[in-house]
Amino acid sequence: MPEQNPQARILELTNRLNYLNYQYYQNSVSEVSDYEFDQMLKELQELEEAHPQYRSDNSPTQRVGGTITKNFPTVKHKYPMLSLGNTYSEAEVREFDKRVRKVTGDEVEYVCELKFDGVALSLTYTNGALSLGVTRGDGTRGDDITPNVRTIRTIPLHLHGEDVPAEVEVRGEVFMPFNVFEELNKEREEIGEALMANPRNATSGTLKLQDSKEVARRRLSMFAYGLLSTPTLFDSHSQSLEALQRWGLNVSPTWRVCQNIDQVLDFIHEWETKRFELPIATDGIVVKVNSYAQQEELGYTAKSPRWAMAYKYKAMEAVTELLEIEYNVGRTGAVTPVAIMKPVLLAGTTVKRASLHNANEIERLGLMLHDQVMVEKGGEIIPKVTAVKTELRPENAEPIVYPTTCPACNTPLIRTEGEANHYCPNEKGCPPQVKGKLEHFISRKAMNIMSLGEGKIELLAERGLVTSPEHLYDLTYDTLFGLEKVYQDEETGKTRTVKFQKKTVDNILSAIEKSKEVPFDRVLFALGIRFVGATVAQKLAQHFRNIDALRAASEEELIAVPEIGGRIAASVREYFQDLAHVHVVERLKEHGLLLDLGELEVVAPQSNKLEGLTFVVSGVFSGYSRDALQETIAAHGGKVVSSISKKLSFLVAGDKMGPSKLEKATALGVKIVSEEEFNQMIS
Ligand SMILES: NC(=O)c1ccc[n+]([C@@H]2O[C@H](COP(=O)([O-])OP(=O)(O)OC[C@H]3O[C@@H](n4cnc5c(N)ncnc54)[C@H](O)[C@@H]3O)[C@@H](O)[C@H]2O)c1
Ligand SMILES: [Zn+2]
Repeated sequence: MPEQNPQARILELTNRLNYLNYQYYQNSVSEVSDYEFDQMLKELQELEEAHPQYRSDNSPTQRVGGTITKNFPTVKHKYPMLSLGNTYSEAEVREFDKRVRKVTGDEVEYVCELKFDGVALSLTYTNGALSLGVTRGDGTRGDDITPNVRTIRTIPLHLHGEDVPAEVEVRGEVFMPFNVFEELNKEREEIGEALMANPRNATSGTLKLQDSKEVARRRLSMFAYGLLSTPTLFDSHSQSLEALQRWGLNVSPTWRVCQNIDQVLDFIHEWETKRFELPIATDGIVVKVNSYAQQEELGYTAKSPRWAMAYKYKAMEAVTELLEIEYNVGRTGAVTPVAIMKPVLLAGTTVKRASLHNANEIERLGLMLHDQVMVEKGGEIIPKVTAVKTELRPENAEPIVYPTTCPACNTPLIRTEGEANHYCPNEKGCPPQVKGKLEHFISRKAMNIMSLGEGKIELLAERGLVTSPEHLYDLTYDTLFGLEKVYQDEETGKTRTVKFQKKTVDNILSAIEKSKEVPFDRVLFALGIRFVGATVAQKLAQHFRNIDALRAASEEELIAVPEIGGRIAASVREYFQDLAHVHVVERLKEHGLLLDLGELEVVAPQSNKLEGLTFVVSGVFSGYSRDALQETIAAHGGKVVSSISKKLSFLVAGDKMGPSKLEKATALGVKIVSEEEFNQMIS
């Protein structure tokens, strides 16, 4: 890098780091690796020390990187929530020890803890009961996210013990375990949603959700690592950790008291690889001076305590050759590129495949075939390509030509504006999509016909016996019995036989029969409409109550449902505009699948003012939820139907009613009443 004028470089780094902080804390996005971020911060720190006159007031070296949001009440912290000084070098850990001993003298104990890679949280317990949960925010003020915090199971709502003080603050790290992270991402992939990049960003995004029920579903957890109270209750940090554990908080048992810096370094070495056995992400070790009296003597900088330091492990990386790109087609037709590399040893396992997410990622990396690439393993199962070693680019490097047609069926791919993925539109004829959709339909959370798993549904699809869900319900004993296929694993050469014997066939047929009892929301989820995951399906089912009402809903009406956005609405509309889908739904209905929620709950009859009248309800209402309005009609003796016909007595029209409905009702001469007029009818 050419020698740059320090003032300009300071300004450049300040702006860049402030921007990256904003992305990281506000949007839960990492544009560069933590290591790169920390190297830039270090460079800035050193430049500012050499040229203090150029340091800006908003320098990221002087402040905690986060911010508060407008979505939650703001709370001022009783004790500021600071950051930690960090290093990637053992020599600097020894220097830290020297600085400490200069102040405290040689009698100093350290506590080593794992540095959990999540989001810091402050909890206040008043008379033993959880009263407040706040994010770090800008260090001085944070977001009050108490309702979300209450859903985290490892955070007790009450503390237990004789010595729990009247008010105490607990600090801890909220995180998302790997298995939860992977499960959620799998769900997202299935419904065509963008994947979450890592468990830390997923945690931070989850804590900021407005819907606590969704937070609860994401199964976050927390480890407690700090205790604050006035007056202080104990003499040392280790005593506080013991107390936290006694009172019922979740303290990771991995902490250790060390008598000197060599023992600290032993701890660091010990966990360097052992940390990969843990079910959660960690990115280093936190070293803290144990005695509170000594901590006080050491004090704080503007941004972090002088009595603690984080040693961070560099991510496990390796350099290897990119051999080719494989393009996988998923259930929704989304095409995802996977890097196939020359096998290389990384964090104890041989790696040869790495995720590349989408075409943008290939472009961002500037990747070419036969490049030497850097692969990183952060603890997630599938490693990532993080950079290209352009200086090692071989002569035979070839540009990557992203396919324009589907690798499985040759149909030209499409890419919707604003979306990262390419899609194969050949939904009905593209083998991986057909197979993927069927697998989704029979999956546990959908129709739960798991006796067709493990290659059986694949075989039925291949033989052309089942290529769409409704075909399942035409299967008979005679068609299934005796089917057989031997599969061979391409890599290991091992063979596996899929065979339909009597018992298997009986199980399959009874599971198919039983699936007719699966409730409407799960059937809706099973249909595999893009962006309609299990939760969205539940919301739609509750709101519209039956498939015909959902099918008839306009985009405006869909968006009016709480938590249904434009993207989901458009996808639902698109699904039902395809007559082939309508046909599938009709056939499933004929086979007796539950495509409605059944009768409305019977509300005590209130009058017979609406007796003999039929109603269609459409749009959004100010005084009723849609369910409540339908129940009210029933309670007054009226009948709610789903489609507009000549015989219909009234269309009750709310806001945002679809124009097509209005048109149809007008054309057929159906009476249209407003919410107000309806209220007059029953008053
Ligand atoms: N990649 C990016 O774009 C980007 C952007 C901004 C920040 N970052 C990363 O975030 C870091 C700055 O974040 P930070 O200020 O939260 O610092 P930090 O994450 O390095 O350290 C402080 C935090 O560690 C956590 N922690 C985990 N275990 C702990 C334990 N046992 N004891 C005490 N604390 C524990 C706490 O949440 C605490 O707030 C940067 O150094 C960088 O690595 C990355
Ligand atoms: Zn295809």
